[in-house]
Amino acid sequence: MSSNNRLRIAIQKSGRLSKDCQALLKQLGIKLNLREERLIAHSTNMPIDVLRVRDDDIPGLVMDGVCDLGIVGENVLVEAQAERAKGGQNAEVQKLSALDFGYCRLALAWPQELGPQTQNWFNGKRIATTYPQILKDYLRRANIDAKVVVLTGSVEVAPRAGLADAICDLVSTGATLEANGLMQGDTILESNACLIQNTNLSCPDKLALINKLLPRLKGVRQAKESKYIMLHAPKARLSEVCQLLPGTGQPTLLALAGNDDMVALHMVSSETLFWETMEELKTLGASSILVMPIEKMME
Ligand SMILES: Nc1ncnc2c1ncn2[C@@H]1O[C@H](COP(=O)(O)OP(=O)(O)OP(=O)(O)O)[C@@H](O)[C@H]1O
Ligand SMILES: O=P(O)(O)OC[C@H]1O[C@H](OP(=O)(O)OP(=O)(O)O)[C@H](O)[C@@H]1O
Ligand SMILES: [Mg+2]
Repeated sequence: MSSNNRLRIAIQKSGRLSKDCQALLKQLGIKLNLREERLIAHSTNMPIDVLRVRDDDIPGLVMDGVCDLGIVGENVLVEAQAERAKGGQNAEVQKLSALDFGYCRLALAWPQELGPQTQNWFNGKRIATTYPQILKDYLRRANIDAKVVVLTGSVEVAPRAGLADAICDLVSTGATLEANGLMQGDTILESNACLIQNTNLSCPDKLALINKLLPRLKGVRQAKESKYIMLHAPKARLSEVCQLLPGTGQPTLLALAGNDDMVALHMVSSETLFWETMEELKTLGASSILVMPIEKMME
């Protein structure tokens, strides 16, 4: 691959998704020379360049083919797609995978002192948001006639500042709403970070590299969800012990030196073992129960 033929991946420079994006690229085996102030980071072991930009710019960079891949919140992606479609611009991207970070929801909220409200209350009201297209789409579908006020930051202070009657903003723990005396209403969109690809990408080398990275991504996700379980179990209760273990894989059984009544059991489980299950295993006579994290997996 020539130097101008390197796979370009856009990620958020600094914000909620940056650390997770960098960690993910590292887990995929992409070594990066990241310097705080640099826009582009070149990989030292793969033909990959990482562009670090504002998250709002990522969908457009991928749609226009400036970058081949991007990691962005679905909230930003859906808003950008609606905005570009409205302007008659190309709004297509291929969504390769949802990622397990950046979970948040776009929800309506209003001053707590007003108490619970129905959808009808929003008629004639002003709603502040950074996501006007998603909000307008929701209002249209819900048949609500409200005015949308666009703010690019500090949306949560809009009602107190007299700029709006309600807001439509991102919520994760709810702490920001609480700190600003706001009550949460309907969720308009649930969002995770996701990996997107330019739909017109045709360079065989780049496509081959993506096809190498995708199984790694799957492996990283599976590894996070899986555990390696080791325990000693009485031979006589083996089938009952196995029934308690999550996952469908066959366990490995090993003899224990100097003990004919017990065997060592090893298995990869698709989920963790809860304390309750460990206590039940103990009741069946199992001992030395270990639940260990897995770093990487390949089937
Ligand atoms: N509280 C949260 N918890 C988890 N994920 C969140 C949270 N808030 C936002 N996100 C997700 O992270 C993305 C980036 O959030 P952030 O607040 O860093 O954006 P920003 O201020 O617009 O950054 P930028 O400077 O890149 O434009 C959001 O678009 C959303 O997908
Ligand atoms: O429900 P919570 O857990 O409080 O999270 C929600 C807040 O998180 C995000 O802002 P962020 O903290 O990233 O700062 P920003 O608004 O300056 O981007 C979002 O815009 C909300 O304000
Ligand atoms: Mg932004």
